[in-house]
Amino acid sequence: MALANYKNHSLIKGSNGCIMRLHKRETEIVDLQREGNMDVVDGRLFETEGGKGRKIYRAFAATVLVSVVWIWIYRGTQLPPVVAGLGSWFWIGIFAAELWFGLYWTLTQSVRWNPTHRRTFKHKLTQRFENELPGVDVFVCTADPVIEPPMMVISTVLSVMAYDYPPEKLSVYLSDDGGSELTFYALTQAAIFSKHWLPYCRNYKVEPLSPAAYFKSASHPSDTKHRQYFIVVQRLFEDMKNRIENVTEIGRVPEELRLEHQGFKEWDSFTSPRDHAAIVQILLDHNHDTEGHSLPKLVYMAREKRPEHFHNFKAGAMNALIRVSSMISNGPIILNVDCDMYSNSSDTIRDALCFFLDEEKGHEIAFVQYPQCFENITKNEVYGGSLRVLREVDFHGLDGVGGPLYVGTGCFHRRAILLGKSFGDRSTTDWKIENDKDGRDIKNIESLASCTFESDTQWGKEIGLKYGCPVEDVITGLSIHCRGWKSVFYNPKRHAFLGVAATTLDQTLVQHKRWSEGDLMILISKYSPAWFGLGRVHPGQLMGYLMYCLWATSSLPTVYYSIVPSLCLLNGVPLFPQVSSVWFLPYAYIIVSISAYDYLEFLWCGGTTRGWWNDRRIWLYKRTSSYLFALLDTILGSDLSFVISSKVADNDVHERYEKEMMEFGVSSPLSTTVATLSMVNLVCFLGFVIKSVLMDTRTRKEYYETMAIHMVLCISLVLLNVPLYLALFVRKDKGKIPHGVAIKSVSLALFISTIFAFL
Ligand SMILES: O=c1ccn([C@@H]2O[C@H](COP(=O)(O)OP(=O)(O)O[C@H]3O[C@H](CO)[C@@H](O)[C@H](O)[C@H]3O)[C@@H](O)[C@H]2O)c(=O)[nH]1
Ligand SMILES: [Mn+2]
Repeated sequence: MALANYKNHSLIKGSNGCIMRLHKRETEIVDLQREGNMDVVDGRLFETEGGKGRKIYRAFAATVLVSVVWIWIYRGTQLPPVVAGLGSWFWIGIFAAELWFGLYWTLTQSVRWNPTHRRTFKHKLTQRFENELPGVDVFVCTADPVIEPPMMVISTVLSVMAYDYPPEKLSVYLSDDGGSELTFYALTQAAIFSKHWLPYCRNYKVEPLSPAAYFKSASHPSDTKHRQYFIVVQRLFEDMKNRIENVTEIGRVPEELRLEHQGFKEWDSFTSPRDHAAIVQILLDHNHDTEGHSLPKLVYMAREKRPEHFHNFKAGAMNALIRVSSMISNGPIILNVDCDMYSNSSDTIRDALCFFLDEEKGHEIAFVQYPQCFENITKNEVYGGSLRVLREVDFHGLDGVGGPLYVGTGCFHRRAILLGKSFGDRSTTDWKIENDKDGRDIKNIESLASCTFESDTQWGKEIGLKYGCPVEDVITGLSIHCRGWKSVFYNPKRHAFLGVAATTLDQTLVQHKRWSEGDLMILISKYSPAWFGLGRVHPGQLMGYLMYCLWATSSLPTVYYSIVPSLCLLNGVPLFPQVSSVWFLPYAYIIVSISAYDYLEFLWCGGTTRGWWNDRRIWLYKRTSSYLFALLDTILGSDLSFVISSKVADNDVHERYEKEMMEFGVSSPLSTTVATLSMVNLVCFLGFVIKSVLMDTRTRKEYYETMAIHMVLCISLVLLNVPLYLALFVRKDKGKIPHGVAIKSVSLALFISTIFAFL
């Protein structure tokens, strides 16, 4: 293969003798191409495609925009009908809310303007780079053996060990922020079981790669040899599962089992999960499976924890992993998954590499984000947990304007970029930093996971994942985008990762509070898309970031819009144009077309009609509680916290989840707020019914005419809240709204509406 420089371009002769001109690119990639027997003629390792129906969508968006502006003009030019008194304040409030909604809607267009889809060509990757594939380090994070059971954690670990990828180039690290010997015990068992599981996956190409998920759904294979193998591996799996679950149940590792692995000695001096020294144990290193093939490296790490040192949650764990792994495998590509997100497809690493190794675009790509998908989503997703629209719309849209956010799990990064390498900086070559240090000193490595290692360094600031924000993922991704890199969203048909979605309302609301609070903190941080991102990232991407960063602030207009029109219905103060007015038209158009569009989009994303209705409810609940509390907490400057989502549920909670009954159960300020607001609407609705019954026909007609939009809003809210009223007044099971919350919300709602009636 001949290579000559021609000004800024390289002439590369492909294996079939054809000469192509290639753009100037990073030298290391050219080197790689020279070494990997490349065929330049159709060199691309991936393909990008625009979404269909973009023109139609844009035309539709234009009509909505016209209506939005029309409404603004209405508010700007028409005097409030109730010129004196509080009525005009309500009118101004509504105007402010409508201004907000219009502007926010404009932001959401950024992710609908240019949807982008990707396709990879793995066979070309194999042809060209099979002997040159980079080392890949997989980081799995866990933090609590009770709500993240060790059995679940090691199923995830085993699933990422079983990728279709050269095992000598694959290393798996488990970070255990719970510092739990139960998790460590489970990992030692996983190391043993992997010797059977990996060859089984390799020989029979089974999927999913998580043994727990596989054996849950797989039936006995028909092929005799396969069946025998299946039975053996299944028995080994069940035995391991029993051993691990026994240990988790008694909550400690019995003495005789501790003798099986010298690593348990580390727990001799252990005081508590919040106060212990760093532990690093290499469980597999140059080991072989039952068929003599290499196994990936397997490493356990519990970073040092001391009460006087703040540990920075997952970001702290990731940064310790980056350092520890650099001394063990130092793979130039890092995959990060949460402990519940097991690998569901063996192709995932190779797919991701098609982006990084692509000769034309690969050098600009910092990370490849896969969607978050969940194993436990019920058909009509009561808590909107599938994040369907985010996955099928938002992220494809972002991919067209510079790339998706980093969302913490299912994401491949280039190590060098996580370490702070800026775009265009060629000082370190991405692919050649691999080094496999033998004879390493484990105490040395442990010192990299100590509390003090980061003092007076740039870790958490310019190096590694960023600290100080409960969405370390989003802020880190943003800072990477701001340095000029792009990211890629890859959403293959077969879900690459499957995790556990929240199974109660409270969990859902708490999780969204953390996310929206974190995103708001980004807005007011140094990395704010509003000022730092300006001019650094694509304007569409900037709008996309703003869309999430403004979640928390969107709570105020939503709360306002979901109660004030209803209350005004009660005392007959009109805030909207009446049916006969031309100003009524844009409202009617927006209400009808936006609801219809939203519904169709949800169906198009694979959802059901009920699922959409549920999604609307949870949309409202998140905005009026999680986001509101996130906003208040940020304003009041509360301490940084990270409430870990539980990945297990009690049997009866789980049963109700499967039946799609909303789980209230616990009493919390979040659920009290949700219940109060829905009660306000019920009271207003009842008041409205009584009022209209008492009216004579002519007055009633007039009342309906002037209050039409109020009625639509109030009735929709009441219908949306039906499951909540049932949980409040009818249900008898443990998932119903607890008495305390019921009493508080009903009395608050009565209080608010009474005050209002007398205003
Ligand atoms: O101190 C901590 C807290 C959490 N975790 C791990 O972080 C992951 C995510 O925590 P989880 O409670 O499951 O939060 P989610 O809201 O489901 O996580 C999403 O949002 C987080 C940011 O809020 C990201 O860190 C996650 O990667 C992303 O999947 C889990 O594996 C935890 O074990 C730690 O390692 N240390
Ligand atoms: Mn999670």
